Amino acid sequence: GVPDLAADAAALLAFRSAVGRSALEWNATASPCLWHGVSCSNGRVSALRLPGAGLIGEIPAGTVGNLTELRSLSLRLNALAGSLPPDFDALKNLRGLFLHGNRLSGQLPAAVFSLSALARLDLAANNFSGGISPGFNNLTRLRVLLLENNHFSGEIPDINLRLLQFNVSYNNLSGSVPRGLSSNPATAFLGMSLCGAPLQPCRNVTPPSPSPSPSPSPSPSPSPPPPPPPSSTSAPLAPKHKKRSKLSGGAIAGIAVGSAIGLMCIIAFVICCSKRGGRMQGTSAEEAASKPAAEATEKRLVFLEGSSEFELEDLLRASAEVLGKGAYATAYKAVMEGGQTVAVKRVRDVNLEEREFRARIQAIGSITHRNVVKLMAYYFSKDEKLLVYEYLPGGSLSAHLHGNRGSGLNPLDWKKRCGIALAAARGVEFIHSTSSTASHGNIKSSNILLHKERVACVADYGLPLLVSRNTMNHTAGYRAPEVTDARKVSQMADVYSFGVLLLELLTGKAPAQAAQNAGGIDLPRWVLSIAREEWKAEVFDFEILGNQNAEEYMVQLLQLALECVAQYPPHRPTMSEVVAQIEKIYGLSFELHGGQDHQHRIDDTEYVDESWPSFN
Ligand SMILES: Nc1ncnc2c1ncn2[C@@H]1O[C@H](COP(=O)(O)OP(=O)(O)OP(=O)(O)O)[C@@H](O)[C@H]1O
Repeated sequence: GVPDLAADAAALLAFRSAVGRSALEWNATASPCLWHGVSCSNGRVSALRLPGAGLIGEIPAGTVGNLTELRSLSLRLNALAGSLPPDFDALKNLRGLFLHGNRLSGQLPAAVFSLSALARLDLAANNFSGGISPGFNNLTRLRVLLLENNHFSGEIPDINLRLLQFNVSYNNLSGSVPRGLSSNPATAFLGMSLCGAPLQPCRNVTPPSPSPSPSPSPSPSPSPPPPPPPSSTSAPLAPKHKKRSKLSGGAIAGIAVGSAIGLMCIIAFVICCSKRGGRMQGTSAEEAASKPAAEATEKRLVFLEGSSEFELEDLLRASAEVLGKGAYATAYKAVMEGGQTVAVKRVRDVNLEEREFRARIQAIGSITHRNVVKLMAYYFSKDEKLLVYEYLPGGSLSAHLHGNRGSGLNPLDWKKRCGIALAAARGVEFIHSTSSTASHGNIKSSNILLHKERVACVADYGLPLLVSRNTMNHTAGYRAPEVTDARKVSQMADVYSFGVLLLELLTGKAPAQAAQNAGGIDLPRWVLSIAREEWKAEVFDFEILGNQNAEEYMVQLLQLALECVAQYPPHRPTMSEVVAQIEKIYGLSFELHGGQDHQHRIDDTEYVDESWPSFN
């Protein structure tokens, strides 16, 4: 009969034993639904997400292919090798397959082209070879196809799908860009001598004509795209009847000053949508992606990979309060009736085309790490851009360090600060690990949010790339000297900002505050101006002093911070080096590991949080 959860558990166990111990962490008595990396829906395994989990070796046949209810499989950034097993064709419900950044090789098996529910396929940065198959046209729901940085060769077949994201850069492809793909940006075809729109016209070559394709709806021209294939899923978040309501001028003013509490931003959102007569509904990324471009202006909340979905109506009915106004957005806390709480950001000054906006959001939303605040969903219309994040209840590091002591926030002792430094460093390191050009761009203490279980998370990843303004002034104090545009921040500039953050943790001074107190010099300069013998008396925040044994390690962390804020970027450590150093300092300072094997033991705290500080 139909495989049950026990069969899913057996498949996961087989997968684990084949690809290494770190693959799945579980409590032997617990249901697989409670294992690390596993999500369930209706009592069956619906998602397996093990990005950066150290998986090594081949994906064994008869393991993941046996998880027949799987909707999302993310094994990004591991060291999986060999070819894809043919039993992938059993994954009939798979919507997202993310194998980016492994060592997988060989031709894509025919099984891939029978995954009829697939909406997002990311096979970038592997060693896949052979021709790109026209079989992709069978995947009529596919909206994201990422094949860059592989060894695919031959000509690109005409692919007549309504792809929102497509990339085949840095393969061994030749010939011309087929018409069905010519509306993609030139950056989708980098690193090869291809020709034809959007690249240089082909010389002495007949322009490509639409080739016969197995697509059920071949398009005679790239623009406008053909109508969508019918959606096979019933809309799980179907709109319910809504009343059009009017927002009073007073309420709008309330939002503007950020003082009024409860439902305002959400009501404004409803009004905005209602005025334009747009249909409102929540939807998953796959479903949103499966609509044609013409419908792209519809009012819809799009959920990203790995996010729990809720009704848009729940969000509309939520009570909301203003959390703060930053350089890019105003942030609200929204508590839904069921108790689920999210942070909603209304982003200002976004001048991106919808397609570009969606592409950048998909990249931001694909980041899933315990120390990075998860982007759950987004909403795009001409006048309104909303980002829905998980809500972190512990407040920002900035509020803890510099907030009013009567606000009920606990002071941060040395252990907590050291744990926050490590967690934040791991979050930034993970962002950097996703690509050689990926950077956060706005590391500062108000973007480090605290959490009971996960200690600290990095917020606002990618926001500088969404806005049209150069928000340089908002990063003053944290900005590396070489940065002239807040939208072009290198990984080394992130390291500089992180160094300032470490100085802030150690001194308890905000960079701007330090600048004022020290006659206009910035925090790194202020620290450097104080003789090393005076550090204990002058530099460290009195709240972390008192434990003489720890002072040696505080000095080590301060030295690391000063390395990070080196003026010349190549003199700064990488984030991986920063993480390794803080792990060492943390382990030695708290004698977690008897001074031995500290790195391994601290890595274990990724899953076991008892040794971490909490914020009750
Ligand atoms: N996901 C979240 N969970 C809990 N609180 C949040 C969340 N996101 C933001 N906040 C709170 O909202 C406040 C405003 O955030 P926002 O990111 O808009 O501005 P900022 O961090 O002060 O400045 P910038 O826009 O330059 O990053 C933050 O200080 C933070 O306390």
